[in-house]
Amino acid sequence: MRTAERELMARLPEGALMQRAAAGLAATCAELLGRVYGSRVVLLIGSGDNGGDALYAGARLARRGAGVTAVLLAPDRTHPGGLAALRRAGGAVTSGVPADGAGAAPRAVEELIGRADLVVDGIVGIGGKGGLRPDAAPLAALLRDSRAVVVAVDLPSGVEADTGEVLGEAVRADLTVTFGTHKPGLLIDPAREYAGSVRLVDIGLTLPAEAGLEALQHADVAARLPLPGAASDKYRRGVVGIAAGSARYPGAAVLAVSGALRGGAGAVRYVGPAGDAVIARFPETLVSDGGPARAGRVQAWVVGPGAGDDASAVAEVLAADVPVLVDADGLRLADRAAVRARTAPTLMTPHAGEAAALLGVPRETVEASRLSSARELARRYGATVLLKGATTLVADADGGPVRVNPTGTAWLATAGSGDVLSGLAGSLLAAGLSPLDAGSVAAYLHGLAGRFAADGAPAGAHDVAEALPEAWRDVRV
Ligand SMILES: NC(=O)C1=CN([C@@H]2O[C@H](COP(=O)(O)OP(=O)(O)OC[C@H]3O[C@@H](n4cnc5c(N)ncnc54)[C@H](OP(=O)(O)O)[C@@H]3O)[C@@H](O)[C@H]2O)[C@@H](O)CC1
Ligand SMILES: [K+]
Repeated sequence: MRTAERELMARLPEGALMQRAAAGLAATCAELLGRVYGSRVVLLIGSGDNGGDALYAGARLARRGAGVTAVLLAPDRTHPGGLAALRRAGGAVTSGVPADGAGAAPRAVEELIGRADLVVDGIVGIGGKGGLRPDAAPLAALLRDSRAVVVAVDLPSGVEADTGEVLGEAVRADLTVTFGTHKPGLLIDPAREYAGSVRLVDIGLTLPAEAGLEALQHADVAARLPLPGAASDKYRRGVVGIAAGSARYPGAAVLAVSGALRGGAGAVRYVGPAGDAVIARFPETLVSDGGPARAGRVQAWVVGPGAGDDASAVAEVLAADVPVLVDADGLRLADRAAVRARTAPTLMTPHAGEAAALLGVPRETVEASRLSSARELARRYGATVLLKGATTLVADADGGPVRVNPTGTAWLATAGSGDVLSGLAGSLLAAGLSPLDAGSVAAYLHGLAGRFAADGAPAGAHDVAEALPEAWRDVRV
């Protein structure tokens, strides 16, 4: 962002970029207000350009008849042009500095926010670090109890732009208007949750071709789906082997197979103690007796869902010279050296708890720093890592762009949903996708299927699997 901004600013008249940002911001605020004339708008203004955006947008709203008051956190270091513009447009200004530099916000500010229809958070944007400071923190607390719509400028103030971490107090917005491109903090939890819905305003930046973080869209997924051609037969479309389930957890095998059948592979081979349950539900499955090493040829393996303590199946699969997906119990049983020694690709699919165990840190640490956790795990194992959660991330070991999944839904936090995902991703691996593509396409389809299956009501993992064809069709139109 900084580089692209500098290059464009050098070519434009001074302040032009900020005017574009402010225009987009003001338009969104006007839309949210419905009627601008007579509305009550409060601007929370820090010392940087983020406050400048908010002041210019406030001036535009004031010219359209809104009652606008700017609350200044750094009265001596407020963006001078923005402040002058607001004053010229008839806006009011007051200090938001707590009496002793911290503690409660001034009483007048509390009343202003209490009466506001809309609050614009221009405290800090991409220039911030480490959560809100003590002088700004009380404002975030006031916003939590207010009935006003809260619109964050560029980012909710106090979240980490580059990582999605939240290191202290931060503003919770209903909507964030962001400029130029999405920042990681708008896509990755926990910060994503603070942003509300996100609207991107194009300010004309030329962005680098490769970003640190990528989110697939429908067209990207459609372009990666394995589609059968005239010359396809079941073997050319790929056979995926599923080594999963146990006497105790036969359902995990059934669910992994249900995902695999909807992933584009031409056939699904099952190996393990739950063959009868699998055949009863999915008669099209090829069931083999004996371990993975004695099963017929496959183009990719999935090992681990509901596998209990069958370490030998995991070792046999890891020794195979085809792409392997390791999930659930398989993650605990996999030998790190054996994973690292593999020459064919490996995709590991932990949730936060499993990732924490592999990294030797508490679960909360992984949840608070999802991006660095996924990257670190990928690096340590020399594998691609799909870290499951409200925002699923897929990281390659080489440190290239990380994929963040935009279709996740809280409805997917249901038993067995991960088994469906691993079968699906394994099937995509067998069909020839790279681990990064297989993992991110599977997460995307799985998230969509979860939304379709739930549609506002609870759904089980088998419902998610059954909604996968609808998700395929949805991305292909
Ligand atoms: N450049 C452009 O043309 C365009 C820029 N754009 C906009 O500019 C924004 C970036 O502006 P920026 O670089 O001025 O930084 P910004 O986010 O306002 O914050 C810096 C100030 O905040 C303070 N501060 C720091 N940490 C803090 C904390 N934890 N809690 C509280 N305060 C904290 C820090 O204070 P100091 O350390 O100086 O005391 C510093 O003064 C960007 O997000 C976008 O909105 C758009 O208009 C597009 C065109
Ligand atoms: K902000």
